[in-house]
Amino acid sequence: MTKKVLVTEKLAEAGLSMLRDRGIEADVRLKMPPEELVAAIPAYDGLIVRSATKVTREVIEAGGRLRVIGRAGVGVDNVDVEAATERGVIVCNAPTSNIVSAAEHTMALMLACARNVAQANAVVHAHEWERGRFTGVELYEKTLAIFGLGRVGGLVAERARAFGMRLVGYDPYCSPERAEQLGVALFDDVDAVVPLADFITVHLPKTKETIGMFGPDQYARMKDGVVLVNTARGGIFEEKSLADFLAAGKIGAVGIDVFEAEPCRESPLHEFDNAVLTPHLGASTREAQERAGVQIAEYVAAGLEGSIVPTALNMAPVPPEVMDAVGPYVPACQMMGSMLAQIHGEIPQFLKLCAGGELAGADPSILVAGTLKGLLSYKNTATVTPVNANAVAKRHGIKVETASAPDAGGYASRVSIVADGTEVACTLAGESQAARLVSLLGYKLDIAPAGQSLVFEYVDAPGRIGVIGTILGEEGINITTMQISASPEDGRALAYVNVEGEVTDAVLAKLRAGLSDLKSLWHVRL
Ligand SMILES: NC(=O)C1=CN([C@@H]2O[C@H](COP(=O)(O)OP(=O)(O)OC[C@H]3O[C@@H](n4cnc5c(N)ncnc54)[C@H](O)[C@@H]3O)[C@@H](O)[C@H]2O)C=CC1
Ligand SMILES: O=C(O)CCC(=O)C(=O)O
Repeated sequence: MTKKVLVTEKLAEAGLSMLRDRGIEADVRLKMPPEELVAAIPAYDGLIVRSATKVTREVIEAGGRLRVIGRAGVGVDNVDVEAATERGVIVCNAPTSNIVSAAEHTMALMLACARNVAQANAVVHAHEWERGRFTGVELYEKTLAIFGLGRVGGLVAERARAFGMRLVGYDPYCSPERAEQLGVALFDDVDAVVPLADFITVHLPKTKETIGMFGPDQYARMKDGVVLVNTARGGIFEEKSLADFLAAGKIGAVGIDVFEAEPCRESPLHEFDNAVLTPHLGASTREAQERAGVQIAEYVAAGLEGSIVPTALNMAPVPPEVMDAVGPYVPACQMMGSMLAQIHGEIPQFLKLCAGGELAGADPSILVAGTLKGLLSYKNTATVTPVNANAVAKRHGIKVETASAPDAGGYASRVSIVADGTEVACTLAGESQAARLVSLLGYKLDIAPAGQSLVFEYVDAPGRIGVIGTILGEEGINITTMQISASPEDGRALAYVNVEGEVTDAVLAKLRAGLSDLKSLWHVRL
């Protein structure tokens, strides 16, 4: 089935073309009200947004087919990442696409505030000529405090240094080496930095810690006439008290690109000439939008194609060498998971996966995810992807253990899985790397499982296979391939029979009645 991606905000044409070139249908539907998005999402495998679309739990839960949510930019605070993770939906972003634009917009706001650009512009447009009111200050030799020394904060530091500013900063996750490299004197206390600065800029994510990080207590400690800039997220500077401190003249000017509520048509900041306000334009350059569109299209397509998504935020990216080694075994593990679900009959409490031979030592996590997907999807109880495999296993009370062994039972590589004592193992064979079943319930086999199989375990004696063949023949069921494996120690045997035709309950009952000493018969559909 053709994969479909819904794009709810303006995306660069190059990004849309890339999706379409990869056979993915891309529907652009701008300005969708929330209820329309909930109604539309069930038809889509992917969703691409910028910052305006709220991807809520309700949207994610309505998206039964949804596999990837792509954010064409940095911040994912408009996406319920927790809900996506629970549903196995990858959330990814384009984290480097717009950082230069955001850093340049920061400098634009800082300079506009320092030199009264917006106010002077308004006066000249009003056909007036006034200079005295607009005397500004230089950035040169002023102290800039940077909160958040990540990608944008780092670029702002570089640019501010070029203006001859002194740099101080706060970011508990920034190493002293990086701070030194950026030329920033690092502090470990917000309140220690605040009184030092002539200019303050924030480059923080929106989190419980950062929202309201600056309020009346911090504003009161700042230097008189300080300039504050926010191109990160609204609410880091608490807006209402910010307006009070602007009104009191304590804060000299503010440059604000992001607001507590967006779109922002009503803010206490509107009444101040010395508040330079832009409508979330930090990433709005041709270059950033081109990059964001192309990058996110690439990552969303990769997610839908089952490839690595390097910027996935809710799963560790699988390195190419791991993918090369274990990736081909994922469909085999999914098949074995489904087989175990049908043979074991219940969701197991304990699952052990062992990667052998050339796979020994490779990270088995995507194999576990594949197995769980087969195991649980057969029971139709959950959507499992590498994103939520661990969480799903935990929710179902399945304890998962992994191991590796240098020996692969004579094969170059092999994966064996045991679910509460029920064992199955596969290798890959031929150019197509098709799965071959090499062990089931402890019986050695070598057979490619077909879409439909009958698995018989019986007391070994002459004539058993004849009975199976006769009954299936009478019922118009064709045997395509079969393998028999005997266990001399306990006198039992297992026959794995790939079949074509309709295997009804009546056929199964006839087989059970016709085969004396039958221990078990399973009808496996893969
Ligand atoms: N206005 C716009 O259009 C744009 C806004 N942004 C926003 O800018 C912000 C920064 O983006 P990036 O630099 O790319 O993010 P980043 O993740 O590279 O950097 C964030 C930094 O904040 C630090 N941090 C996190 N929690 C902190 C805390 N409680 N206290 C102090 N530091 C903390 C982290 O250690 C990290 O170094 C984000 O909110 C992003 O969404 C980014 C691009 C465009
Ligand atoms: O997509 C946009 O215009 C907003 C960019 C932004 O805020 C971000 O990337 O975090």
